[in-house]
Amino acid sequence: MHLRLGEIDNVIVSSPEIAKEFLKTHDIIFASRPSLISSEIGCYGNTDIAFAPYGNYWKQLRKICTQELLSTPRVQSLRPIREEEVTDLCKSIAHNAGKPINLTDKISQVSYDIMVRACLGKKSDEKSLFTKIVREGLQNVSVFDIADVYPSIKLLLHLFTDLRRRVEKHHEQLDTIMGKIIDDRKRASAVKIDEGEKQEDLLNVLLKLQSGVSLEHPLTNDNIKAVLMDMFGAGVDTTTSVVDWTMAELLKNRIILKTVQDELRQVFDDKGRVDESNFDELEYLKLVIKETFRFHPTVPLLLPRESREPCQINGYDIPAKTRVLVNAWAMGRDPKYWNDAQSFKPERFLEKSVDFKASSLEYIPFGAGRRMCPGTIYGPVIVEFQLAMLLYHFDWILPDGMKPEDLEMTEVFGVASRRKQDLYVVPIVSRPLLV
Ligand code: HEM
Repeated sequence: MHLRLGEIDNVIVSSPEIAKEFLKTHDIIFASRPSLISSEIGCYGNTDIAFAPYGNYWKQLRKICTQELLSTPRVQSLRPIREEEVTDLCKSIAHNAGKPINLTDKISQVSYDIMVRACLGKKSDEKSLFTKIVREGLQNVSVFDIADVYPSIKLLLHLFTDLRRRVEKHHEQLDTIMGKIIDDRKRASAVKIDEGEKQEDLLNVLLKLQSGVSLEHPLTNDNIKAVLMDMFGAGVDTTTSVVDWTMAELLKNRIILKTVQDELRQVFDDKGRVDESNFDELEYLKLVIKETFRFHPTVPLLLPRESREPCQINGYDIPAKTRVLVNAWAMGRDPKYWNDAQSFKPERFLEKSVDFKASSLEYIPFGAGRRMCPGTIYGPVIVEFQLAMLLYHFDWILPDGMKPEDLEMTEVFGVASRRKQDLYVVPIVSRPLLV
């Protein structure tokens, strides 16, 4: 579908066949991103991974991301952080057992805590403030800015809205805190692991690259800040959304909830605790997570692409600078590809083998092609661990006699899709925490 919004041509792709043309066959032409007001300001002039234009600088960052920051060994090395943070979450839930809790808020907070420690090291008041400001700031990114579709008069339009001012204010606050954290770390020696943490955080990895190897594009402090901002921007709301949607679907579908809890308890009852080393045995939980990615894709329109040169797709001329939005949500519910597409049915993946690597274009929760998500190892591990802990240790009931069919499943639009209402639920301890 072609849509002219303001001065910008947009193409919205909703079929896997056409998505293949954009994201596979002609991927190199659509491997750039449009520059948006929020990304220009918040991502240091689009020098992050997610919004950098396609080219050598982006290739360098992407390589650092896949080989250093989000590789399998790195994700493994960050395991103690997620274990400690999710254990703390479960302790606080156990403390409130029998009473309704806002589970959405707790999941969101733990996702931030995991990412702040992974990126910046041990917790501190300064980092709590940083988390608070990032949380507020990400809401601005989700807001549509009219100036993004009228670039020729954006300065004039910004006289009438305060979005730009708000984004700038948040950016300045974050920049100051990150600048101070980087300076402190450099003073304390860039190669020393943050005191109190057993594993190396991502800031340290980036500082070592900055001072050590010779890179085609030497990394400035602002480049490092931009990359770290991506880890928060792309890694926190996404994982929160998946855990939240999964819990909501399980509360609605009690038989699926029981099946997944039976599996977890069968695998972990001998140890009395959840252990990532046994995650290969969690076949049903993996099916449930896959189904959440299909039914509630976290980034429903992926991130926008922009054509770098004119081209022809399916007989249509696509001019340069056309924005492309790929509707992963619609493709995940296309009845041509999915039986009973409007139902939450994890078992469908027993017969249909799909992966997170976009081998089938009707299932692309992490995007496809050159710009696909580099967090396909880290994201699912965080999600799986949180869900395994919440579902192993606790039984869950809806508050105030609420019935599963009353549970509100409306979505709100944002970078990451989320449920309109926070999930309130009553935890009952089933398997006490051993620590
Ligand atoms: C369950 C979790 C996640 C989901 C569903 C998800 C999904 C996505 C999607 C759909 C895109 C756009 C891909 C495209 O345009 O084709 C993306 C991009 C990206 N994601 Fe993720 N993501 C998740 C977790 C993470 C995590 C944990 C990180 C890092 C800590 C991360 C970092 C990024 C980055 C840096 C990009 C931009 C890539 C580029 O433009 O080259 N994501 N993600």
